[in-house]
Amino acid sequence: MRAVHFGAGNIGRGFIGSLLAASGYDVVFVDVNEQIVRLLKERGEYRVIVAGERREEQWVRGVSALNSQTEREKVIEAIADADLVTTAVGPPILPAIAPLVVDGLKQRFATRQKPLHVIACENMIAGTEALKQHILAHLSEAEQQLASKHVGFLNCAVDRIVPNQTNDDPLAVTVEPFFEWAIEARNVIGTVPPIQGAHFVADLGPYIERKLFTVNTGHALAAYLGYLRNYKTVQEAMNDEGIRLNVEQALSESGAVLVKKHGWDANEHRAYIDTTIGRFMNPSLSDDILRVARSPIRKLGPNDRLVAPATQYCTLFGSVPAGLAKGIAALLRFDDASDAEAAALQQTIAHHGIEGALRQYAGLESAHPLVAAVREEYDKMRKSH
Ligand SMILES: NC(=O)C1=CN([C@@H]2O[C@H](COP(=O)(O)OP(=O)(O)OC[C@H]3O[C@@H](n4cnc5c(N)ncnc54)[C@H](O)[C@@H]3O)[C@@H](O)[C@H]2O)C=CC1
Ligand SMILES: O=P(O)(O)OC[C@H]1O[C@](O)(CO)[C@@H](O)[C@@H]1O
Repeated sequence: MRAVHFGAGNIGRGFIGSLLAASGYDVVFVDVNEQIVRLLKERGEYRVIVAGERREEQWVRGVSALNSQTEREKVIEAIADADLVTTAVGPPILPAIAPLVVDGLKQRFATRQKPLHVIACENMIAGTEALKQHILAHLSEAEQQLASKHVGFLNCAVDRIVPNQTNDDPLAVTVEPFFEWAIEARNVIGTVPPIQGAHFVADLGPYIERKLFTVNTGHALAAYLGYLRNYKTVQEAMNDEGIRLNVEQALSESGAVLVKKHGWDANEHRAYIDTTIGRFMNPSLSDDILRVARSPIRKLGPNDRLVAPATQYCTLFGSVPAGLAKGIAALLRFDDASDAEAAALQQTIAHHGIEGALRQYAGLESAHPLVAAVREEYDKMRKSH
């Protein structure tokens, strides 16, 4: 079995590549980072360091790599022959990799009939569906029909905290022990691809919402509030009792939405929240606040980790979720100069105020009750930070 994986970064090497290799796939990483590509080619293996109460090392073997900029033809050939194409490149990069996948598919349609599954492992709702639309835009009608017969596009939710790496060995990757990979089975063609450690579910909706509106919501709160208090890591921020209580409050709010919407057992969801908070506090990891806070415009999106649970809370309960409103206000204060989206967000706020930014990026009209609550928190933060 062969898997072509786009993005040999933190989650690519530390999670997806490692599970695929353990499942018996020959994993071909595709990346634009020449150093990582060269080292993967030279060594064909790398180390995953699992940082829990005990430190455990695992070797991922039988891997290779290609540079998508300089080895286009080889990538196309690899896709033409693959059983699985996965990605972990970040949502904004999906349109950029689509043309290469398209060329691989075209070559494949001409020579092979076996099914291919495509899984985008990104922090977003319906990430694979988004990639599929970028791909279909480049295919003729006849090719689209072939794709619907032979290519299964599977949405998924991926969960493992893999911080920015500080190991001396550029290939070694430190990860947390916890992981969850839920893949939607509905578009499988033929048999489910064998992936050890992943679980196939009939409906991904509840899984991706649970993950995005708990792990990513809480993480975003910790990062944006931590940034305002000059902490450098999520672990430092979470050890600040005020921030931890804010995170807990926001997760109780998003949790109330999830429990009501999906009819879950409230105690089970509370246990999931507690596990998640424990993961944020893992003393064996050091997770840079700037990594978790990155791309605030994307994170302010109407379907993303803060605004989606907050607006759903307003609708379901008829009141404003104070903890989530605080998280959104803190996001609007995130002005790290090295983050292009933070700079663009601050420009928008300077020209159109936070109401303008909330309208433009979160789709919130000024009359929405959430806007007044965010404004109130934002003004308080402006005075104190
Ligand atoms: N790090 C984490 O804990 C988790 C990350 N994710 C998601 O996984 C995705 C990747 O995140 P990370 O691994 O943290 O980021 P990362 O920055 O460590 O890795 C991204 C990789 O994609 C590569 N890349 C960029 N443009 C490319 C292109 N055109 N073709 C091929 N490769 C390209 C980069 O060189 C880099 O190696 C994101 O969507 C993120 O939300 C999801 C769950 C956990
Ligand atoms: O990868 P994104 O969407 O920029 O957000 C960072 C978040 O993703 C994760 O890396 C994994 O879910 C979390 O550690 C963090 O909440």
